Amino acid sequence: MSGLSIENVSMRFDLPNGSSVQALKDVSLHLNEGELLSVLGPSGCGKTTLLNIVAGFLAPTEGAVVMNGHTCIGPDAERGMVFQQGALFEWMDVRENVSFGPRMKGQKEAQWGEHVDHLLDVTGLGDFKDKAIYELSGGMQQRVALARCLANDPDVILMDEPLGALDALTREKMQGLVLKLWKETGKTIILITHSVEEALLLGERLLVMAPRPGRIHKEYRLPFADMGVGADLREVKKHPEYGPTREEILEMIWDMEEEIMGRTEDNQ
Ligand SMILES: Nc1ncnc2c1ncn2[C@@H]1O[C@H](COP(=O)(O)OP(=O)(O)OP(=O)(O)O)[C@@H](O)[C@H]1O
Repeated sequence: MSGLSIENVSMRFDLPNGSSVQALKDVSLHLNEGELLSVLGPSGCGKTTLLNIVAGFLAPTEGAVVMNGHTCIGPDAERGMVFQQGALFEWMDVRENVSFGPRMKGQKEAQWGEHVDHLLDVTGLGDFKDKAIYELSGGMQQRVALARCLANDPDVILMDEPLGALDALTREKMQGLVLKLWKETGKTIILITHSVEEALLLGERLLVMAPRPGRIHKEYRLPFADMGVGADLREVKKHPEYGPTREEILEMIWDMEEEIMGRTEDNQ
C-alpha cells in the first residue's frame, strides 16, 4: 500500500527506578501521499514520541511504521524532520545549509543547484543565500530549515512545533508558507503544534491525542488548509465551521488538562 502507515504503535519507557511510562498505546493511522496532518494534545500525550518513532529516532516497543509497503527501521532521507529551532549549521551560509543533503550524497552543483535556488526563491530566501545564519531572524532561519528539508526531497516531512518560537505575525506568514509548499510539492506532512488555531488552519486532517497512555482521541477532516492556500488566513477563520470547531477542540483539551491536574492533585 502506498503512503505512510502507523500500525498499532506502542511505546513504553522503562525508567531507572524500575517504573515505566506508557507514552503511546496502540496508535494506528494511515496517511495517503500528499496529506497534511496536524497533531494536537495536552502536554505529555506522546506527540513528540510519535514523531520520533516515525522519523526512526526511536524504535517502538510494539507495532511498526510502514512506508510505501516497507517497514521503517531507523532514520532515512525519505522522512525529513524540521525542528522548532532550525538546527542549522552556523558555520555555513544559507545556500550551503540548504544544499547540505545533496552535497552529502556526493552530488555535484550541476545536479542540485537549480533545485536549491528554486527552493531559496519559493521560501523567500533568494536575496539571503550568502548570509550567515546568525544574520537571520528566527522566521528566516525556519525558512532555511524548511528549504533544507525539501532539498533532500523526502516523501514525508515531520515538523515538531516548527513555528512555536516565532512571534505572532511571523508565525502567520510562515503558516501561509507551509500551505504553499505543501500544495507546490505534494509532500505528506505531519505537523505537531500546541496551537489549536494553527492545527485548524494547517491540518487537512487534525488528530487530537489524549494522555496516559498517549492515544488517538479524535480525528477531524477539515476544509481550512485547502481554503488557505494562497489566501488570507484571517479570512479563512471567518468560515462558519471554524469558530465552533475551535471551541470544541479547546474544550476537549481543556477537559483533558483538568483531568490530568485532578489526578496529579489526588496523588499528592
Ligand atoms: N526518553 C524518555 N524517557 C522517559 N520518559 C519519556 C521519554 N520521552 C518521553 N517520555 C515520557 O513520555 C510521555 C510522552 O512524552 P512526549 O514528549 O512524547 O509528549 P508530548 O505530547 O510531545 O509533550 P509536550 O507537548 O509537552 O511536548 C511523557 O510522560 C514523557 O515524560
